[in-house]
Amino acid sequence: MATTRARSGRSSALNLPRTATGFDQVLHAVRARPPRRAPELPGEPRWRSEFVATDLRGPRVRLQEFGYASHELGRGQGRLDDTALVGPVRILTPEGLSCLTEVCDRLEGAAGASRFIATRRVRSADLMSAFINNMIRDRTFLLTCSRLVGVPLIPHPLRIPTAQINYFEGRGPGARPDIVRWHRDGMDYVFTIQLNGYEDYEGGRFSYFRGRTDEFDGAREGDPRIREADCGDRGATLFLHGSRIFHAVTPVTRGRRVTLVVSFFCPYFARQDSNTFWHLAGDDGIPATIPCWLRLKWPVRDAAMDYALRAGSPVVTWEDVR
Ligand SMILES: O=C(O)CCC(=O)C(=O)O
Ligand SMILES: [Fe+2]
Repeated sequence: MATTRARSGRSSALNLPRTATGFDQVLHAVRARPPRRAPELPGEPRWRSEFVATDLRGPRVRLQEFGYASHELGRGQGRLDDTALVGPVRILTPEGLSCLTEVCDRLEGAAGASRFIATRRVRSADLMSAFINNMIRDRTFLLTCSRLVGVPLIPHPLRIPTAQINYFEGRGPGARPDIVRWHRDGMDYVFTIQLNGYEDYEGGRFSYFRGRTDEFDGAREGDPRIREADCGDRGATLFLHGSRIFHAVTPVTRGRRVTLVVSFFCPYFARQDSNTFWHLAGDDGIPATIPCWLRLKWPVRDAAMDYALRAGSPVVTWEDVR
């Protein structure tokens, strides 16, 4: 199957395979198994709003610096939806981070293998953990994320991809390594929280292409647009406009790396949502994707209110971001 492009002679990050598109993506959808669902975790730590760090500020890069023109971007209430990348920042306090790490470690038994994007992951982690559910639907957490990006954000109403935990284990030479293929997300607004630091593993570098997605095919070894995000600290949290930026994670060759990837949705930009049915189905299979797709595409009257209801989220409006 042509999921891997020959990239001989290219740098190690560029040598990573790329996620299937077109007909290969449909094949993935037909073969994909529905996500596993573990029973809820008894006795997990309790989420508290105080776990959200206050006064966050991080370096912000705009999509124009990736080569996008302003007229290609969304606009609402006089604001341009042009945030490409923010951070890394520390969105959780040390106590919050250690509780989240405990929860994600305990969910590892529910992880399923996939050849689509991330090799070992738990989908819909918020349906298995009250901690994660309450965290991503906490108004303080949502307002913090919204203000970092500059648009109102709620958890993505698709539900299955909304909270994903990726697991990487260095298994030594010869074993198939855990990676994330070069891909762009179906999602527009994506936060990745690192639950380990470089002291815990080797490899596992978060790489991205600082250019337009339609320029990625032209990248060659040594291309200065292939960058590594500075995600080496435990708790480092990176925002990426996932659908407009190619990114990947290099193989973990030793130790353990775990990340929580949370996908958000701007109810006011619902029409511009970048997800496609086949991208979602490539991960979760067709039957599991249909109800999610309806929840996203069913018409709404009041965007902020109706999507908050579908996402099981508090309402976040433009007023809240100001
Ligand atoms: O695990 C990471 O650091 C990134 C994962 C990612 O890009 C994804 O799951 O879409
Ligand atoms: Fe991604």
